[in-house]
Amino acid sequence: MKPKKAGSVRRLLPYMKGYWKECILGPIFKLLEAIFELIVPLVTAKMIDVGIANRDTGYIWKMGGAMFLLAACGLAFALICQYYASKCAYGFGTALRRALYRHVNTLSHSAVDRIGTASLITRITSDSNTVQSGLNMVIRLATRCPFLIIGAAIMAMRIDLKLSIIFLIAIPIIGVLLYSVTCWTIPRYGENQGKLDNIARHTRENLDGVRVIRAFSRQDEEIESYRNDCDVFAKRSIAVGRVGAILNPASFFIMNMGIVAVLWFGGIRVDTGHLTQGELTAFVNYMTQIALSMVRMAELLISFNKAAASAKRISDVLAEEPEITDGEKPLTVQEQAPVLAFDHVTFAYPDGGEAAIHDISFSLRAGETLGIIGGTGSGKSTIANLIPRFYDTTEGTVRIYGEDVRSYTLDSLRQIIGVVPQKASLVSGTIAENLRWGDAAADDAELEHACKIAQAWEFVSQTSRGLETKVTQGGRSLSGGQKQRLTIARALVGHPKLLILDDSMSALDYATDLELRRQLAAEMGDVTKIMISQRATSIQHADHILVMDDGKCVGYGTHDELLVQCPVYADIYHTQMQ
Ligand SMILES: Nc1ncnc2c1ncn2[C@@H]1O[C@H](COP(=O)(O)OP(=O)(O)OP(=O)(O)O)[C@@H](O)[C@H]1O
Repeated sequence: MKPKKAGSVRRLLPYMKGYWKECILGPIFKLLEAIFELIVPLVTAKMIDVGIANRDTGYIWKMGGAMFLLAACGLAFALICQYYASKCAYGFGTALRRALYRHVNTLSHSAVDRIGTASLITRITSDSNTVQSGLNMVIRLATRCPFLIIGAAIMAMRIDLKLSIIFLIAIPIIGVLLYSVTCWTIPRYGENQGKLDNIARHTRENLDGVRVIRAFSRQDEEIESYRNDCDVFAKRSIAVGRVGAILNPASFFIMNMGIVAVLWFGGIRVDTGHLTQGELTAFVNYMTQIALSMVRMAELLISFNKAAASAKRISDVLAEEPEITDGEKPLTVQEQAPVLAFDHVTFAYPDGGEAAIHDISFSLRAGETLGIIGGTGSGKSTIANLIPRFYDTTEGTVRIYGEDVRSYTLDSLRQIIGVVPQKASLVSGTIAENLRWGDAAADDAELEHACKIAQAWEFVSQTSRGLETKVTQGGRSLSGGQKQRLTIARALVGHPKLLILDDSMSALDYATDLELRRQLAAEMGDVTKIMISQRATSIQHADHILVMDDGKCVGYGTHDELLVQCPVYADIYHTQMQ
C-alpha cells in the first residue's frame, strides 16, 4: 500500500489553468480603482482651500465634476475587476470540483473507507465552495488593500510628516492584532470543517437508515445526537467567529482614536499655519481609507484562512495516490487457461487488524460454478472483492486466464466480470438506464432477456411503463427482492465471462431462487459463476463448494464430499434442512 502523502495548497494551482489572465487582470483593475480613490482627497483639499476659501463657485463645480469622473471611472474598474474575479473563481471552483470528483472515483475502497464518504462529500461541496469564495476575495482585495494602506500613508505623509507619526503608531498596533487573531483562527477553521464532516456523516446515516430508525422508534435519540453534533459545530464556529469579530471593531477603535488625535493636533497645526483646512480634511480622509482598508484586510485574512484550511483538506484527497493502479495489457480470453485461480491468497483490510482471509487457493474452468458458504464475517465477500481488484491481495496471487489480475488494465478486467454486490444498489433513472450500466449499447430485447433470466421480467412487464419505469434514488421504490433481481439482470446485460453473485438472492423466495439458478445454468452455461450464499440449498449443486470459517477454508469439494469430510458444512446443511 502506498503511504498517504500530505496535501499542499500548491497542488490546486493547475486548476487555475485557463484563468490566469483573469487572475492577473482583476487585481490590475482593482489597483486602478484604488489609484482613483487616492486622488479624491487631493481634489477635496483643493475644493476647500481654493474653491471654498475664495468663494469660487466655478472652481467648486470643476472639482465636483472631477470627483464625479473619478468616482465613475473607479466604479467601472471595480465592475471589471468583479467580472474577472467571478469568472476566475467560479471557473477554478468548477475545475477543482470536477477534478476532485474524478479523483475520488479512482481511489481504492480502502482510501474511501479511511477518509469516509461523508468527509469526501463535504470536501467536494462545502470545501470547494469555500476555496472558490476565498479566491474571489483574494483577487478583489489582496492587492487593493495593501496598496491603499501604503498609498494613503504616503499621500498623508506628503501632506504632513509630523502628523503622520499618529498613524505610524496605529498601523503596527492593528498589524499585531491581525497577526495574533489570524494565528489563533487558522487551525480552528480546519478543525471546524472536520466537525462539519461529522454532521454530514450523521445526516447521511440517518437518511439512509430512516426506516430502521422509525422501526426502532429511535427518532428522539437520533434527533438528540444530531443536535449535539450541530451544537458542537455551532459552538466552535461561534467561538472562532467571536475572536474573528473582534478584528473589525478593534481596528476601527484604534484608527478612530488616531483620527481624534489627528483632528486634535491637526487643528493646532492649522492654527499655527503649518497646515490648511483642506489638507487636514484630506489627511483625515487618508486615515479613514487606511482604517477601512485595514478592516477589509482583516476580512480578507479570515476568508483566506478559511479557504486555506479547505484547500488543505481538498489537497489531502488529491494527494491520495490510487492504490489500485492500472495494469499494462488488455485482458484477452485464453480458452485453455483456468478462468479464475486463487493461489495462496491472504488479505488483511487496511486498518482492519488481522487478515480477513488466510491462504485461500482454488481454481475454476470456464462454465464451472463455485459456491462459497460460511458464517457471518467468515470472509466470503472479501474473496469476491479481490477478483475485480476492489482491493489487492496482501499475499498470494489472484489469476484470471492464468495471469495476475494486476497485469491487466482495470477496464478490460472489470469488463469480463459481472458483480452483483450483497447490497443491491440502483440509481435514480429508469429501469432501462440502470440495466444499461452493464452495457450501454444493449437494446431493449437484450434487457428483456437479462430480466427474464434474473426473474425480474414478471414484475417489470407488469408496470405500466415496463423498462421505462422510474426508479427512485437508491431503488427505494422497489422491494428488496425486486432490487436484487434487477442488479442480477444488470450484471447479465454486460455478457460477463465471470459472474459473482455475493449473497444476491437472499431476499428471493425459495421457488424464485431455484428458478433463477436453473435459468442461469441453462442460459449462461459457458459463464463461470461464483455464488456466495448463507443457504446450503442455493449452492449445493455447484461444481465446487468452498466452506469458510473465520477467514480460513475449512472445506473444498462437492456437496456429497463435504457432507462426509467437512463437519462445518455438514452442520450448516443439516441445521438448515431441519
Ligand atoms: N472494509 C472493511 N474494513 C475492515 N474490515 C472489514 C471490511 N470489510 C469486512 N471486514 C472484516 O473482514 C472480515 C470478513 O468480512 P466479509 O465481509 O468478507 O465476511 P462475509 O463472510 O462476507 O460476511 P457476511 O456473510 O456477513 O456478508 C470480517 O471480520 C469483517 O469485519
